[in-house]
Amino acid sequence: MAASHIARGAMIFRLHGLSIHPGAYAARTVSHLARFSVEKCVQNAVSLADFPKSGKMSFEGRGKCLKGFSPKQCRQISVSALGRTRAISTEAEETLRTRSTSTEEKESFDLIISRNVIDVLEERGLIESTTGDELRLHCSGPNGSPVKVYCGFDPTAESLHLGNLLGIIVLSWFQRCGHIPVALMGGATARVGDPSGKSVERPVLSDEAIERNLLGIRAVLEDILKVDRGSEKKPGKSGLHPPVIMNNYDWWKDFSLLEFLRDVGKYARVGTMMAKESVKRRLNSEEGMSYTEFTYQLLQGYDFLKLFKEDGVSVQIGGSDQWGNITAGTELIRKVLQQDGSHGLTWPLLLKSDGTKFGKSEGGAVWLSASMLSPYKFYQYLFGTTDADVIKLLKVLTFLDKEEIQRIESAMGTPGYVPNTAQRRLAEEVTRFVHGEEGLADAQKATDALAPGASTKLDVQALEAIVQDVPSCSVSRAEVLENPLVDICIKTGLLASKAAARRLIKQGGLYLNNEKVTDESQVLNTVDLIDDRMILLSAGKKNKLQKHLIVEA
Ligand SMILES: Nc1ncnc2c1ncn2[C@@H]1O[C@H](COP(=O)(O)OP(=O)(O)OP(=O)(O)O)[C@@H](O)[C@H]1O
Ligand SMILES: N[C@@H](Cc1ccc(O)cc1)C(=O)O
Repeated sequence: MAASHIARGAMIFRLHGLSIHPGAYAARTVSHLARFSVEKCVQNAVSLADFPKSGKMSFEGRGKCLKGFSPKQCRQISVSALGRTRAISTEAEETLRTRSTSTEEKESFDLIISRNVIDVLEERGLIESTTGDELRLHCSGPNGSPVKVYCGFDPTAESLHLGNLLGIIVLSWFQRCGHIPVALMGGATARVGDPSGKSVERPVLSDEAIERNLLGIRAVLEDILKVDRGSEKKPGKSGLHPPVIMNNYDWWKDFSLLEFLRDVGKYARVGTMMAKESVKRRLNSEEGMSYTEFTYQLLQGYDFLKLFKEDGVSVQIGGSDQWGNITAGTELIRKVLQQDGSHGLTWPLLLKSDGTKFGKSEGGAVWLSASMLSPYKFYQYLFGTTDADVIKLLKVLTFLDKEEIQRIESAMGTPGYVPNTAQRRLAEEVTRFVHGEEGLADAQKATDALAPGASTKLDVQALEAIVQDVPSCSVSRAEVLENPLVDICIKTGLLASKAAARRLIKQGGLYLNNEKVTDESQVLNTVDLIDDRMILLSAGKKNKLQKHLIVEA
């Protein structure tokens, strides 16, 4: 890693910009970089993972990564590695730099250079705007002290969705670079309704709906941001700061109107408020804007002020539609507290192939909660990404390192490339991040069961596991047994006409229980019924755009 990447005082252990995770995970991460033997990676990873809170063990004996340093320097660096304190001194940093002369020590040095989170986000296309260059500096010192960064989510649905996942991912990048993520649930702001990016006013939500939504999104946030998930990672040893989850209703519920007008309204200039994109757009529309919606930016602005003053949160992040609200916060902090030091960052909105934003208002949301969209469907959605979009999505939605994404991209252009390899990787990585190993395994099992010609034996258990995810219908035995498959396809609504069914069979696109149908006059026999009661009909191209139907007879 070039010296220019070395941020003074930010000596957190990093494996080429990736946070260190215990055990095999880190080993795998580093071995991907092909610079270390797997054995050495395991040693390093284990020594990092096992490093006790007391800071008594030096890396010298275990991971061999800090040869030639005094125990005190090792301890300083080691402790900072786990994010407990950032006690690395300038002197130790300098020593590290000058002493890293041999190849092995150079490699070792790479292991302890932290990446600035802003560089990481920039590299991955996750920055649309920031409030200024000072943010980069702010995230790298002094002495690498962790920054508290917050992202807000209004509980306007029972789950977050794929667009919101970017917020979780950016929080997670901050976390992986040694900072403290704060997820703020907008229990109060959801009662007001953010006009940003909205052409019509949001409907008012009942208190019960907001409570239900809060429970739902808290579960999603806790689940995904949980630091020590997965069998490979032992609890409490990841060295990452655990996320803080808050609800702004906790401070707004006792805030009286008079207090608000005195403590917040007094400092807000109407001209500045009117100049915000979210307001300007609505004022020019026929519908206009309610006073309630107009005040939204001050609520979010005050949240930042409160979190800055009382909780030490100095950075707010959000999608690009949040720019006006975020700057409302930095402006308030400057006016009320007469202080600089608050920062904002936005990322570009994730758009669907038709150019509309991934969201919930627009319909067809890709939910993150398994109870609203099964891991299988979530996986399939990502698997269905086009070749044109897949690399960009690998950059913004996964934590795969840059080199690995580059390798995938280069492979895509070669003759030996197996179609959808990049999509499969994307689906695996994102499903694992959102639904954990178990969710991924469920998604893969269902994918296998539904793959035409799959080796997975289709039995009733396999079908029952996917019945939620696949359209199904019931027909009488008489309607299917001894009937031509072509007729059954129409009766069950799988296909629109006999001609379409025949065409599909000719193209090799119709499957009965995952086996290709080749004979246009094939009839359904008792032996075709799985467990004497179910069949799976599939139509479409292999791997993609499959339409399935489970028929119970
Ligand atoms: N498609 C998207 N791409 C990137 N970020 C998004 C996307 N959709 C929402 N976000 C971000 O997620 C955070 C929470 O957003 P919000 O609650 O407004 O989501 P939403 O579901 O899009 O709302 P709605 O669809 O009702 O407008 C914000 O920072 C917002 O910018
Ligand atoms: N306004 C944000 C949610 C939010 C709420 C309160 C905050 O303090 C910050 C962000 C949104 O709708 O996406």
